Amino acid sequence: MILTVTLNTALDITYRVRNLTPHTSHRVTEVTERPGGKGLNVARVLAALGHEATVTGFVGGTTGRVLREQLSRTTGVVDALLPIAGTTRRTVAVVDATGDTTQLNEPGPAVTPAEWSAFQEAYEHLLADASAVALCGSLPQGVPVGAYAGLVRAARTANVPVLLDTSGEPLRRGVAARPDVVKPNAEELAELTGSHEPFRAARDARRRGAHAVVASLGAEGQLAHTAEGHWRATPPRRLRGNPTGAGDSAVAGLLSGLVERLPWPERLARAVALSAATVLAPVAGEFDRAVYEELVGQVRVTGEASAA
Ligand SMILES: O=P(O)(O)OC[C@@]1(O)O[C@H](CO)[C@@H](O)[C@@H]1O
Repeated sequence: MILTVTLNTALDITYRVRNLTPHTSHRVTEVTERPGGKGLNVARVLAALGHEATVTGFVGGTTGRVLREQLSRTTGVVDALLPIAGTTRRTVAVVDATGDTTQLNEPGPAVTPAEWSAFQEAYEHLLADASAVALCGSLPQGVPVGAYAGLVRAARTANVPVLLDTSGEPLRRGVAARPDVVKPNAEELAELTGSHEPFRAARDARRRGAHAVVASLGAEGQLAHTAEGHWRATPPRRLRGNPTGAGDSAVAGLLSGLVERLPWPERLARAVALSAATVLAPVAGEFDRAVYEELVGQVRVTGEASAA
């Protein structure tokens, strides 16, 4: 199975409104509620691609109960979440008629030292059955800032390829622990390296420890800097919609491509097509399959393999 870690799970609420105007009140035209947090979205997309996915992280309180109940109805995703005393957060995405999205993310529960050590033990057991692992999203309060660095090291010790998708100081420390892949967006990459030129910044992130860097460049696609070469993948057309979860679908594309041993250009094409197809789906963790299948063969990948 492919393991995804979401330490700060969330019940994702999506509100549709006609227009979003700050400092005014709004009538919501549609509400959806889904189990969320980045790794849960990654797992749903992996399952839809035919991979067995197991999710772990923390869950608790009333929102946690709703999240688990909905997750149990998701085919292909195994729930290995750890119950805690705190309450799982909610996130709210407000989507207007043009698809523009405003995101409000609660900070999440406080995790106790005992809960954090129980998680680390459970994670090491799960790694024994994993073909790859993704570490995704923000950290809840109480989890140390170097948490991902430790989880990367444990995956490397267990010989399980590890992808890291986070930001800020947890990303900086995680990169230094030498993950197989990091997937920052352009802003996160610039914050990590100080460079606003994505290719140079990706090269710098590799020097800091990541074996491969895949930077998402929004509607412009993705860029990969790896030991095997460097490539740029561009979608055939710009799609407008709700971008929440597009990065998570890219992670699912990269991870599935890794375990299927696809060459990098094919992995990137899959990741870019899945991201684009997610923008057209109403909520994170879902994608429009017909659009994905149409786009995957049309993604333009340029670049070159390194000399052997
Ligand atoms: O606060 P984080 O952990 O960085 O991100 C959480 C989140 O906004 O990311 C997903 C979309 O990528 C949503 O499902 C989720 O609620």
